[in-house]
Amino acid sequence: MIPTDNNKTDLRAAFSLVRQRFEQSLPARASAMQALLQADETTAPALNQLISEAHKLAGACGTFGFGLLGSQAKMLEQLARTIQEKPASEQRYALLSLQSAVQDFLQSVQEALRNSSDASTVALLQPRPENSIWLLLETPALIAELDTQLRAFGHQVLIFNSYDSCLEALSQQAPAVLFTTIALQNGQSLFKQKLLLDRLNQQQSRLMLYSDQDNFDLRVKAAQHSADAFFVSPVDVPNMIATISELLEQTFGQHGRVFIVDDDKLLAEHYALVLKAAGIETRILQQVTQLVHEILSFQPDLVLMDIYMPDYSGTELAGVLRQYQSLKRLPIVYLSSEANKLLQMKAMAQGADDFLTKPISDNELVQAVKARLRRSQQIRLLIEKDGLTSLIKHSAIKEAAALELERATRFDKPLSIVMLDIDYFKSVNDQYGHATGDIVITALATLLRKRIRKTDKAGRYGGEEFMLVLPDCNSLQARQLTENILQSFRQLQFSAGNSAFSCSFSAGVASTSDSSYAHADELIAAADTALYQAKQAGRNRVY
Ligand SMILES: Nc1nc2c(ncn2[C@@H]2O[C@H](COP(=O)(O)OP(=O)(O)OP(=O)(O)O)[C@@H](O)[C@H]2O)c(=O)[nH]1
Repeated sequence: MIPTDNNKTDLRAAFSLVRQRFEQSLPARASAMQALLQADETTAPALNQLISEAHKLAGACGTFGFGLLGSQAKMLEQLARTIQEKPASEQRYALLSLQSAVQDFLQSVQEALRNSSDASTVALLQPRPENSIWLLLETPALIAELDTQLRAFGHQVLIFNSYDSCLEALSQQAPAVLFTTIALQNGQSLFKQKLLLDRLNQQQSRLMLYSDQDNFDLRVKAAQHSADAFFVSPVDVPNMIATISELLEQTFGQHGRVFIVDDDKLLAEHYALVLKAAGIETRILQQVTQLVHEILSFQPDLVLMDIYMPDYSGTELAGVLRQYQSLKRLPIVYLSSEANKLLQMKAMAQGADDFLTKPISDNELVQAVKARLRRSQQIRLLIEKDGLTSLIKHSAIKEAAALELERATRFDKPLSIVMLDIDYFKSVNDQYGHATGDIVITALATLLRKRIRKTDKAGRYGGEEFMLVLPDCNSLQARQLTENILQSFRQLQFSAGNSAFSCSFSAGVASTSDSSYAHADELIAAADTALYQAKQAGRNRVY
């Protein structure tokens, strides 16, 4: 969720609090390093502990705006590592220089705290309704059709007739998607509207373009402004609606969920706040032995993982996650102050996808995480999504059912599966043609996507057969939801030539709230049997 004015204040206060706690912890952390060196004989474990603490400070100080302290801590770490590699007979003298470097660090900490000012670098965004779509088009028939269809799918639509009026509205609020023509009849070009394009970009609104012409130059310009779609007239309205729905989903996804694993709690809290301010949901690992449990319950899109932690290393934890079938494809990004490229590559070879180096500025962190979220979504889309409907494909929805059954059993929550099949679909194809049949399939897919919760899954199981996976939902609730979707689907009017028609579907529900199922296949088979019974009983109903 994008922060509203109220929770913006809360977020700022939370940022300040974490920073204050970090500042307060600094003198004690520096003194603890000093204490490690004060015994007559500095032992190998003490040196190790000092290296680990200096390493953590090197990563954290920069993040909280103490860049110089961060560099100093990095030097301490390097110096201690050099000493560690020396034979014992040569360590004594070198330790004196480490002692004095730690003493300098302590003094620098005190000086830095005297001059500290709390300046958060995170830009907090304006609130924005996630289903708002602005249309800036000049073809009345297209505007009317898009307006009706988008509203039927529950979107808020605002219509503009000039770039100026759109820019003015942007000073109040931004849309989730702007669908705009790239050239107006009065000769104005969208690509000259710098202020408008900058504001949209700042607010992370998605841009869909409409053009009378198609040429390479225009497409390059569209790409320069990160347009998400480029439609050339005449347009296929259902396809356009499906693209808009998909974009809105991706906007949600782009915000995504990030799971943070870092033994430095204050740093982890700071990252969480930075990402939250950018609309990304986060959770910090509470108990390392519960890693898999916590990840399965949060369902992150990405894991940010520290590498050097006291009990287990990041690479070991990544290895554990990769042992679970359902977590094999979860992107893991290491976030570590390890600057050695060779060690970074070695760590990556052990099950991670990317490497970010600490200290990282707030903005860099947000940009890097967003880019990786977007990329992993795009890949998932290519692998899992059906081309016509953009719902997930047969194998992916079956995988989702298996994962959710695993989760439901673990957390003792109900899970329902719904199988739906459009009634007499063969005769729709026969009477109105295959292309019209495709429009009906796309419309039902869009409806399913709109009506389910973020944690639910909808898939295209076969030609005109769909499957819903509904976690934390009993059979009664699943039946009610499917009834409501059926009612809306029946009300959709399709046109083919001069005739209009509507369709219905039959559905079967199976739920762990009614019987226990050991395997997802059994649950799917039960839903399939219920669907068959609904067809037998006359169709247009939910069983
Ligand atoms: N247009 C279109 N048709 C498809 C697609 N996939 C499957 N079909 C058609 O969907 C029809 C399914 O017909 P049937 O399985 O006989 O069932 P039905 O006519 O829907 O009748 P009931 O399910 O018994 O109500 C077949 O004619 C398939 O060719 C698709 O992607 N697009």
